[in-house]
Amino acid sequence: MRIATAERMRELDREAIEGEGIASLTLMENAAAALADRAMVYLHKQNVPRAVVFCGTGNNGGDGAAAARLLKEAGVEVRAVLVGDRDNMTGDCRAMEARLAQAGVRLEPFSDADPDFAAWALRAGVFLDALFGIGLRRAVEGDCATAVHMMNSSGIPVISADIPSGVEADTGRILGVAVEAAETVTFTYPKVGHFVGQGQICTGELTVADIGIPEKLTQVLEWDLWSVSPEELELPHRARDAHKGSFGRVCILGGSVGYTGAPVLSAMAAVRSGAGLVSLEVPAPIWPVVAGKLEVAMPRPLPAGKDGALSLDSCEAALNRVNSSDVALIGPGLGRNNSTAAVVRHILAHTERPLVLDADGINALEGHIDVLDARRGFATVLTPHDGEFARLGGDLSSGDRLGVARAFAAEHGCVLVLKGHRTITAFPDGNAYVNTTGNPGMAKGGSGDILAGMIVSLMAQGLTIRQAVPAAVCLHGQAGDLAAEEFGEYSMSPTDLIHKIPLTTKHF
Ligand SMILES: NC(=O)C1=CN([C@@H]2O[C@H](COP(=O)(O)OP(=O)(O)OC[C@H]3O[C@@H](n4cnc5c(N)ncnc54)[C@H](O)[C@@H]3O)[C@@H](O)[C@H]2O)[C@@H](O)CC1
Ligand SMILES: [K+]
Repeated sequence: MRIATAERMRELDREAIEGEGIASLTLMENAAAALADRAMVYLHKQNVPRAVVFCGTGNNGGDGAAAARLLKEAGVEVRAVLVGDRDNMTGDCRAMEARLAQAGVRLEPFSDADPDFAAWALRAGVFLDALFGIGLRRAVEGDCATAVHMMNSSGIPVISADIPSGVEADTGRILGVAVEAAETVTFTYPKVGHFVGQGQICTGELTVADIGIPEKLTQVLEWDLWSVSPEELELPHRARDAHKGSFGRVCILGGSVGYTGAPVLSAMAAVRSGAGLVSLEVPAPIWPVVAGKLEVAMPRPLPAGKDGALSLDSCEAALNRVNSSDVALIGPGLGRNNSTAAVVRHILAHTERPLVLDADGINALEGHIDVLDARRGFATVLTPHDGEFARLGGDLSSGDRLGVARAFAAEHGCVLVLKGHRTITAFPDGNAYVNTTGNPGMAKGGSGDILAGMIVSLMAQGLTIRQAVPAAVCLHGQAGDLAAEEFGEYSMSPTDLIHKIPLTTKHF
């Protein structure tokens, strides 16, 4: 699904209003109708016909005032409060206040709300949060923060208009404090803040309402940001006369003494995700262990040092094996010793094959980012978690994960899969995908090895890198969700996740 920025939404609203002659109050009425519809669902569910609407002074507040009127007209007991300085009210917000007054409801100033307001409000069936929408510019403080705290501590479900107030639309950061909504009704397109960072958690259920922006305005737009969910994925059919060579040769370079599980998980995931041939290149000392664990892929030994990790002697053999595959994954369980890291960098510098780097494959670039930069033009996918990303110089302290991921991918000419809650896949040309599947039960050692195996597997099967990487991330999360459904988030294991991969792919 397309994800919009605040600027994109303003452009679209402006074009609809100025170019197409649609009244801004009509858009606002449509937005309010969607909000009121959802509010009625909550009121019916709880059988409490009372609502409180918290309005800001901008157009988000206008949505709220209009929704308050619609609820009143539907027979709901409504009180609406204006939080903020009345002098700052936008024209449309004032117009909706006037319509609300005509329906017999006063927009009460929140700052001097009568003492029994809180007691009255706490018996409501739903709160509407219309303090700030995409116009939020600075930290929420004062009365606005008080109103947010009141909503959050009430135990009453909150429906946010457009975006939870306090969430920055373009980043998902919380500015000061933010409403923790049960549901958010957004307009036309979802925003970055609904998917990324804390904003996603504050959003609750997300409903996207059509408020009457003409389709011809949206059809022509170039887009660079999407959310990815399982129902949107397409994997190619497997031709009836196909053979194993039709589905790619994957080479996985990983493992060291002490880390025999990681490369095995990657290899099993790669097989489960459809790759035709999977070979697993491991240091010789662990080869017998890996060969014992793995029937579905081909483990092959490489020269190792005394410590049981790849030695410099393995450079040429490892490079040859990468070069004789279609795509290679480098890193799971490789270990962080100097000679292994040097082998990794040797391969990066000498192969034109598409590569996926995970774990110690990424760590080998610490202090050597120039080796990555030199591969510009060849496909390189990096799958760091925050710690590995920091080792590459990635700085997430701003809280803008999407912005930082995009900047890194563009600067280093790579595909960056920034793992975490709502994994982001950023391409060097600025296009980016935000994943919507997955759960905290996947926050366990081994999940990343599986993801890397799924990515390399889909890349080997003839999908474009643009199709393969976001799809693998999404299927991985979906398999995790299925594992959590069956075993729970505490007990599900990475192997359970691998066993769920077939359920995510069998309908393709
Ligand atoms: N015609 C349109 O443009 C439409 C707008 N709609 C609604 O309008 C919203 C955008 O409206 P606005 O651009 O007026 O902005 P908002 O209503 O989001 O409010 C921002 C207002 O508050 C001020 N402000 C920002 N941060 C603040 C803070 N931390 N503390 C105190 N004041 C702060 C801003 O200066 C601005 O005046 C959308 O999110 C959506 O809900 C919808 O009605 C659909 C149509
Ligand atoms: K809001």
